[in-house]
Amino acid sequence: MNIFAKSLLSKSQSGQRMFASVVRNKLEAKIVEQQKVFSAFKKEHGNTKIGEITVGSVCGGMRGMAGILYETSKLHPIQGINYREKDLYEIKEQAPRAEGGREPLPEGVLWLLLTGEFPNEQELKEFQSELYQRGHLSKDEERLIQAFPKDMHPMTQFSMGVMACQPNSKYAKAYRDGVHKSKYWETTLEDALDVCAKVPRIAGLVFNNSYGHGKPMPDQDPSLDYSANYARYLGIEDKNFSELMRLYLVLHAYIYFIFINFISDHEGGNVSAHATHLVGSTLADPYLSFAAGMNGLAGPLHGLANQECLRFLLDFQTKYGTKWTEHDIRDYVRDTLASGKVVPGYGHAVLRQTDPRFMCELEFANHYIHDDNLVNLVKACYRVIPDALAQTGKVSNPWPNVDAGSGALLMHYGLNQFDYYTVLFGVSRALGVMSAQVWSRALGLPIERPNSLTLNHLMKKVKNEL
Ligand SMILES: CC(=O)SCCNC(=O)CCNC(=O)[C@H](O)C(C)(C)COP(=O)(O)OP(=O)(O)OC[C@H]1O[C@@H](n2cnc3c(N)ncnc32)[C@H](O)[C@@H]1OP(=O)(O)O
Ligand SMILES: O=C([O-])CC(=O)C(=O)O
Repeated sequence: MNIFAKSLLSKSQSGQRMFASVVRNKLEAKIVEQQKVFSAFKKEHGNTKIGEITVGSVCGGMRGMAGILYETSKLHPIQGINYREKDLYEIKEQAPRAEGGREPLPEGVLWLLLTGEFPNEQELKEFQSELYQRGHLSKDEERLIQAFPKDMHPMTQFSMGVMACQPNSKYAKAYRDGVHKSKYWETTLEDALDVCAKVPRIAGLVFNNSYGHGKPMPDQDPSLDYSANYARYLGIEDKNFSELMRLYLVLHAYIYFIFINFISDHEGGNVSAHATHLVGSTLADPYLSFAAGMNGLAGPLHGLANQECLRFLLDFQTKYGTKWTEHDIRDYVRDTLASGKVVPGYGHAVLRQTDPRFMCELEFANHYIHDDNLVNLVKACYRVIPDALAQTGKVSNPWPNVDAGSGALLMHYGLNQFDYYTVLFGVSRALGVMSAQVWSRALGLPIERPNSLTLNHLMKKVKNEL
């Protein structure tokens, strides 16, 4: 593939350098249509009830409460995630792929999340070229990221790296210049595409900073696509690893989608999407919003669980060696629970079945990886842990989530710096949450501001005293 780009740069009326985005026209027509649908629907059904709020929801992290309008994906408790009404298997089957590759291209998935359709061949080619151009960081931005302390957690560096690029927000400038609110989505799209294009480079710089031992950072290679360039920044040129990265980015957006492709989006209620959405609702620009989402992703019950999960597996191997048995796994889980810790990679706030993203990881492993003790341990855990968790009688969903398998796959390909894994997730998640932000501004969604209650108020409400 040759994605040498013709220059897409032009100047906007306000003098900013803007791209004539390939996806913009397609999106504009859809936005105009959806704005009409949305406004008529709101008018007709503004007072229609769709559920009830219980004390359990208020005290239980709003579990089960639908309260966010989020356009790009929807999670089903049993079937898992749908991007624009397509499940992961349909995405895997229908998405454009690299020549000779099996996994979806993140660029195609990003286009799907934004527009609801996959790009045709020509659109994809131009979009890849556009993202390539948008993916450059200035020397100052690169220098700033390279100056972060090497022992700072990679997720802290990643979030700060995104913030280092924020002064170039086109949305923030347009807002300062007084742009009309009906046009917010246009510069939000500009920034959203810039963020998606830049995050592999930011994440690559973080990797190089933390683990590069002073090696020079490779430049973007115009002959490579999004995932392959990212894999190159990580110093991994194995062809199958680029395949894995593609998959990961689409899942965590996700590799991370399965990896790149399937972790990209997981409806709007998960912490990273919701934090991005919440901050965006103040009309903060996409860089500020995305960094907020990444700070949420860095929590151990959310994105950091993949690093925690690998630690769990490696600690197990330290204790039991490589000749472990399923009985050892049962004991280890029992000890983990008894010490008041969660078993990372298992459970979910919405899913009530094995996460299909985990199934994609398993399929990937079955196809590409043979005789890897750690991967075999992941498979054995899947046979043992759900029962062990179910026996506690309190875990709503004892099945594995996406984080249960990702670390072992990455480790297999030599990416053993597991403090870094959540950064991969973040690269992937950009595709989903940034696409959603374009739609939030296009639909003119208001600032989020739910009510809160003190325990005293809640008790009075239950007694009808308030
Ligand atoms: C990409 C992602 O973010 S996927 C999720 C990644 N996170 C993890 O894998 C961490 C391990 N899992 C968990 O902590 C939880 O299952 C969560 C955070 C994902 C979901 O939380 P909830 O919706 O509150 O789960 P649930 O309703 O099952 O919780 C009920 C009880 O079971 C416990 N529980 C749930 N999952 C687990 C687990 N994997 N190991 C041990 N206990 C668990 C909860 O801690 C809670 O205990 P408590 O009543 O003593 O406080
Ligand atoms: O949906 C959730 O709460 C967590 C999750 O799996 C994700 O964000 O990918």
